[in-house]
Amino acid sequence: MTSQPAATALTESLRGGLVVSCQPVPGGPFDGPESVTRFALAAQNAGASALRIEGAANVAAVAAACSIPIIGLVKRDLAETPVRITPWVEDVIALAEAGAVIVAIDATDRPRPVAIGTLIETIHARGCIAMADIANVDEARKASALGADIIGTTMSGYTDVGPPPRTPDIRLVREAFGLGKPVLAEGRYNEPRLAAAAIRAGAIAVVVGSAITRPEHITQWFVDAIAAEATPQKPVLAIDIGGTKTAVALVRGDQIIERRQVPTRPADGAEMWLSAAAHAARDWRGQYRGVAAAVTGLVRDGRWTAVNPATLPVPEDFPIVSRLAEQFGQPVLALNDAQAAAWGEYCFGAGQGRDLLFLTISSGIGGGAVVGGQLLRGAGGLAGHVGQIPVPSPGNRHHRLEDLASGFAMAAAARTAGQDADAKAIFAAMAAGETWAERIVDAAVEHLALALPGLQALLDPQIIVIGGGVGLATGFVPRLEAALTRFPSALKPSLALARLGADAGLLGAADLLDRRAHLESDETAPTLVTGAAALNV
Ligand SMILES: CC(=O)N[C@H](C=O)[C@@H](O)[C@H](O)[C@H](O)COP(=O)(O)O
Repeated sequence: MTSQPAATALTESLRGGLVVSCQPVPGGPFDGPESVTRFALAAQNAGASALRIEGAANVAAVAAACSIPIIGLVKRDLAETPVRITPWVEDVIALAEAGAVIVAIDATDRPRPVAIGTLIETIHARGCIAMADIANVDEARKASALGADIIGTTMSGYTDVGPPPRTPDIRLVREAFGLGKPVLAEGRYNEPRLAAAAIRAGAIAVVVGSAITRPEHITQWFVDAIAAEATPQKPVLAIDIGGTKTAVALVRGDQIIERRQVPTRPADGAEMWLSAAAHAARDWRGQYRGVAAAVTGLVRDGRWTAVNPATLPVPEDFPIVSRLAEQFGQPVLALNDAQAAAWGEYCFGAGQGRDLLFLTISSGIGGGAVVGGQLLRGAGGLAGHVGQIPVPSPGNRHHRLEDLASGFAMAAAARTAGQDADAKAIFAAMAAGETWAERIVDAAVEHLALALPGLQALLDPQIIVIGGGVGLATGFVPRLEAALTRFPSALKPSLALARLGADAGLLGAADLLDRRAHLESDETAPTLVTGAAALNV
């Protein structure tokens, strides 16, 4: 019998290494001891620290050819039990005799012919190390109490009905690591970065099978990925709820397939705003695969709150994500409209992949930033709310940038000047040579010009994209550029006009929903949306 120190030393020899499971597809062209041995030798030559081999005959063949440790198992398809991996005492004995130094057994909580404790005792009596293949942390705890030396996450995803997930169960690695026993991460580690993530989660080593020794599976992954890309997906239903209008659209990639618009009636309240959107999209039911909402105000942890209730009186912490999920019965994402528009301009508009700060200057002022290819949402969803920046003003009252430089601010300034004109009329008057209108536009431009160098210094974006009805009005950006000439060149932003107009938020939100779907089950992917609100939109 292997002494405890020898068993510990052997287990330790696995630390930080790769275990290659050489289990060809049964009945496939690689099935049989000769191919298994070739796979094993190739793995050993390339630096594997151990092998996982199924069947006593294969174990014997590999043991004769390779010098690295073998984890042995026997797979049986039995009528009376769902347990497949090493169900019998005889299997343990045959594996030990064939040269396995570690014997893996199914240690899931399911009906079985032989008790887990009995199998572990037999493994130990034969001088081997017991590896318990489990599907959850409770099973890991029980197997550990019964004397298992190594925990394997092998069975996660294979004990429930339905197809197994695509990605490995890294959370289980982390949980099992907390029990203090060595953990071998196993099951669907199909990419090196996933294996690396398992090590970060506390695994002593990672077992990789299909991605190295099942060409049929690897072929299928490529076939499926190519086919999925070649077949057009259902569109996303994008919803943009602004202070005056609500737009709904079917979006695929950078294309708006169909778009409708209804007024937002501020007095109706949040439930009705959502119902109005659902009503506008009612005959698209069944045609989309998710709902992406871009809304004025702050979205934090799936809850919606007004930043400036004058734009839209959103109640505090309205559960927008869960309410939309109930309305539409689809996966939902929601975020601030200007953040969504920033992402839209970054992907498909003026940004085209360049880091940017986006400013929408219309009735209010909103914004969003993409830095290092990531949309900044911030810890609470506030990142990019440029219109909320406090601005010094006469009398030292609390003023925000949007109180002084937005379309509403310009209309208010016009009233003070004795003119009844909204932003559109002010620009028309300026074009007609009215000096009162020019003064109002220049005052708004001046407030923005004072804010932009500070934002440039903070984020250093490649461009600042200006959008919104006021931002895109004739003469606005040239005047802004002129007002910026007095600043040092390092602080002077490079300005660009937004290209997607009113569709930026719809396109950006729809794209984010798609990206989240890719990331959701993948703990290792870089966070698309930074801050504590990551992906929780
Ligand atoms: C669930 C089950 O029966 N797993 C088996 C256990 O030995 C093998 O079929 C897997 O190939 C092995 O776990 C490695 O996993 P992957 O091939 O995903 O890298």
